[in-house]
Amino acid sequence: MTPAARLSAAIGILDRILGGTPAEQALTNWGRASRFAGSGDRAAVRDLVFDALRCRRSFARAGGAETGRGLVLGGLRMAGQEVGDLFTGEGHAPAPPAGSELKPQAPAELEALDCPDWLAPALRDSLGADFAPVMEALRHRAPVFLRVNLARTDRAAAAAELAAEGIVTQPHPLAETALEVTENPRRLQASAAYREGRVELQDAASQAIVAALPLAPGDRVLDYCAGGGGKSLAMAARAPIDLSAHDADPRRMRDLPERAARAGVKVRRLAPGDPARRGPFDLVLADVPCSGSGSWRRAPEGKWSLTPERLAELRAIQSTILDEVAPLVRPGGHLAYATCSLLASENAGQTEAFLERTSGWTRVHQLRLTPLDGGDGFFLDLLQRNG
Ligand SMILES: C[S@@+](CC[C@H](N)C(=O)[O-])C[C@H]1O[C@@H](n2cnc3c(N)ncnc32)[C@H](O)[C@@H]1O
Repeated sequence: MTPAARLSAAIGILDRILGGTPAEQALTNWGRASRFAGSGDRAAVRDLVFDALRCRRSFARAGGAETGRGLVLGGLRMAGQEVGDLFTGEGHAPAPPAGSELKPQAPAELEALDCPDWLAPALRDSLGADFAPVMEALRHRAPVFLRVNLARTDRAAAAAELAAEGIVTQPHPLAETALEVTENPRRLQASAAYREGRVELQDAASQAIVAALPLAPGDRVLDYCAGGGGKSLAMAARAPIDLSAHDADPRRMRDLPERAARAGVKVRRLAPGDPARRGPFDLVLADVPCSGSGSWRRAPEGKWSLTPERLAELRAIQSTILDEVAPLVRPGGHLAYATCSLLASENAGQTEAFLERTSGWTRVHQLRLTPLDGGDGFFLDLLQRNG
């Protein structure tokens, strides 16, 4: 595909997303209908689409319209590229700009930061002086991070093994298991280190959260909101623990046995009604559902689809989960409350309200990470049940 034909493909996909189709589905549908597109074309089109979703407000302003064409046009203009060379209307190229597309306007502050108006006050309160730099960071692609499986190898050996396959990495300071992939991330899934479970894809801030948990050999641990099991696998690799994974939607854990086998660790899956769920546990991790605002670089649709009603619903779920898991922790044991949110109302606001309404708990550690630390935004409050 020519560069201009890739733009046309991205425009069509973005129009479908703006019409309500989820981004991954729109990309998959396009991929199936476009057998002529090679892997380089697919990767380039995907990047164009996700860049536009991250910067939807500013690109629309610079492109003169909130349409697939407007977003792609605005993205080119903001990157300082010559639009006339690509929007020619020849062959598979998009037609030349017309109407409002010819009159791009400078974005106002929140538009330039690609921040939804309604969320700006809460994000400003939560982030303080970091508000603008964090919002700016969320406009750019996230780095690719690996977690080195210390149960199988060490960071230097994993880096050397990957380098031999052309995948260049560097250690990341957020966690001693973290490698940032700086060259050839797309070769990763075919590499021996990945296929044989010596490295796993995982954001560096997620790894930092797991590194901050108290885990001793033999501890009984419950990952209450395990999802795909990213943090379960990281905990199991850190120490030989007795680990159970639970999720309100057990289908989310369906790949966990295969992933655990690949990593050489053991994780027991618990269905929501399983009596083993009652504990008591030395540690319960509640990595609760949240706005996902800390990971909007990876999942930018969430930035635009979040509503005040959905945020209120998520906060209600978060406080219910805190109340559900607290009795599962043994006296002297720990409850780790984690989100990938940047909003104080989902973070310390939740744990402070919990500590106010529940006696017998003490906060022993807190970790707040934003994309300025390199990985996703993450929050951890470690609470201890009084012995
Ligand atoms: C942020 S995700 C977990 C991500 C996962 N821990 C990881 O590291 O990959 C939150 C999970 O909580 C689950 N969930 C939602 N409501 C729940 C509830 N009331 N009880 C337990 N799990 C719940 C969701 O199904 C979702 O899988």
